[in-house]
Amino acid sequence: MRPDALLALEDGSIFRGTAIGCPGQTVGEVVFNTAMTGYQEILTDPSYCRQIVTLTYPHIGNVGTNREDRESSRVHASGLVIRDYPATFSNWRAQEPLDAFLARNQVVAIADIDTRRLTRCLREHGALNGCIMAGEGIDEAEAIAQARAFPGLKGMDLAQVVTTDTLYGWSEGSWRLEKSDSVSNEKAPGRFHVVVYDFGVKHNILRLLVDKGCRVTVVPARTSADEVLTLSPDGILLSNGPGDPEPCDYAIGAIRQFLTQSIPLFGICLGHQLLALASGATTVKMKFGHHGANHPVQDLATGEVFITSQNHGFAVNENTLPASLKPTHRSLFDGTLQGIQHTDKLAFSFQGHPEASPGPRDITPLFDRFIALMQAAHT
Ligand SMILES: NC(=O)CC[C@H](N)C(=O)O
Repeated sequence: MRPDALLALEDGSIFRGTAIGCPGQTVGEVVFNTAMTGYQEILTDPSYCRQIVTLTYPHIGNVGTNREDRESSRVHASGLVIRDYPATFSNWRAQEPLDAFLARNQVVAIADIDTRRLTRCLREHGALNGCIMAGEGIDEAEAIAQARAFPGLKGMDLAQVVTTDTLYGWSEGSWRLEKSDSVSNEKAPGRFHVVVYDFGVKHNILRLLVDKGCRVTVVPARTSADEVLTLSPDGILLSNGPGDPEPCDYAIGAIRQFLTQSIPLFGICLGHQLLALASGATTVKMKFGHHGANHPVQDLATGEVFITSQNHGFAVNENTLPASLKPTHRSLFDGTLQGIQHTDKLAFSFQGHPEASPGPRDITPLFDRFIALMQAAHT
């Protein structure tokens, strides 16, 4: 028998279930993710810092966990909420069951709750803060009070919290690389030097850059533009990351400086929002955001639709785009802006996740576009 656990939301809703991770309590913004696979990638994605994730797919844990599927060196989600934890797990790559993985990473998690009811609650009310209590001494009133005490993600700069302390080089390519993939593994490694701003970077972004023949240097979020320029990058990648983009003034300032040079810039998710802010647009907090692996996004130039992986709670307000920024992609779920491109600079960005992990790889060719920009900058 697993110990009791409960999830309380700031609106007073209570969900009772059983504990599957570490005993204790945790608070955060509760978000639902609709992906059917990829729970380990989701838990280790730094963009989930201070968020409690509930997965709408009902059976979570079936394939265990392994060393390859993590997107960073540790779990960043503040907690996990699921419907059914299976009695056993099975996969040729599995090394550890999910409950042991959660306990080892000190993640408070709850199973056996009605995740449909919870998801409907979040869809109706929008993002809600919550508290999970697991094991000894759980107390409904205290859990509601803890949920209400969480200040929410608006105004929270979390890129600084999850970023690397020091600069490092990255040389690992994608282990998932298949012969049919159109990546340029044969090209000389190090053809382009890409400096990646780590606002909470996922490993698969770094792996895909290596697959494309790039030499990769990762720098802390607060690295100044001048310091980055001394590294002589051929291109700069602005990574994904947690929290509100608006308070990240150090990054916005650095990007403004890069925009005065003719250096290729590629922003992903938080990086996309930061590029927009640096260019004069504004961002907004969405009602419940996009978290899933099957979101249709349209390329506005070609009409082509891509099925994409998404994980964001803020968005760039399309009405505020300056004349120098052209919208390139839009979500077919809610019409929100998904991509932008500078009309007179070598800079573009995407709100979803071209690196997938988890999710479909439809939009991975955006990495080729970045390579093409670096090529163009050289000629
Ligand atoms: N995955 C991301 O980079 C998320 C960006 C930002 N924290 C948001 O929630 O919108």
